[in-house]
Amino acid sequence: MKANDFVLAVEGLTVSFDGFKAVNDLSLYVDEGEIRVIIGPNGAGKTTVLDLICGRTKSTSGSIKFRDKELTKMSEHQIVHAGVGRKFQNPSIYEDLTVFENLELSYPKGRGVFGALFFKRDQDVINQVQAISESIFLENLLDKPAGLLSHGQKQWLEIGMLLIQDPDLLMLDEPVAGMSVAERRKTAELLKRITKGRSVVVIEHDMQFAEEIADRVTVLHQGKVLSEGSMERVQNDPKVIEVYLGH
Ligand SMILES: Nc1ncnc2c1ncn2[C@@H]1O[C@H](COP(=O)(O)OP(=O)(O)OP(=O)(O)O)[C@@H](O)[C@H]1O
Repeated sequence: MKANDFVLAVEGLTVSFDGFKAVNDLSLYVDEGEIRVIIGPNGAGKTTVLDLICGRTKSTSGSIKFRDKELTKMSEHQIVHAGVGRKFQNPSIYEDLTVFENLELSYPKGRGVFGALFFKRDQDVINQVQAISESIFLENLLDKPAGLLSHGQKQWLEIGMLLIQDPDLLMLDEPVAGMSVAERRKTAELLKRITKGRSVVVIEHDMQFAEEIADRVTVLHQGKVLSEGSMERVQNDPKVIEVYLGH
């Protein structure tokens, strides 16, 4: 297969921080509609890989192809515009605004905070907000200030704020950290549902959750791919066992 056959094709990606290679000659291919989970010990380079893909960090060398676009040459803003959405570990929602307003603000049309506040809500936006709020379990909380939501609900709202932009590739950094067991279960259901028509890359430490959602798992270690495949395959890989048991 050629790099263009994948939604995301990362090849030979390296980033050096003062000579230390946090990501070292990494190659990674993500298919259409796939949920890929990236696992690996602390410091393996997982977050740095997402930072490189979304343009927050610039690579030292290598290529990141998203469909036919070379992301290493694009700004963070251009990458979002091209259809790549990224959720960071801590929710960045507007706590004083309602759930509805947070989703409305994220509706793509390049409106800023003030534009959105004075903007006359058209039916299109209302319908979209309604549909997204249902998919993130917040349809009955649209008038609630986001600051009053539970931690898990805030995470869902942020996923919704990305979904309303309809990205082809969605990247999530530890989406269930700090969530209750019930919230984790609902998040797994949510992720499986929203993958229809898009690809998702998730960094996860919770192995049970990773197993539940992953089509394929990539194990990173020292900035390189240590193992890749089904959860069962990587869990039984002696190289992975050794790294996790720390021999
Ligand atoms: N901007 C930076 N400058 C210098 N070193 C960095 C920078 N960003 C990351 N690193 C280093 O690169 C390595 C990989 O970090 P990264 O956060 O990507 O790992 P991770 O796999 O996400 O770890 P964790 O599971 O702990 O979040 C670490 O040793 C980190 O200290």
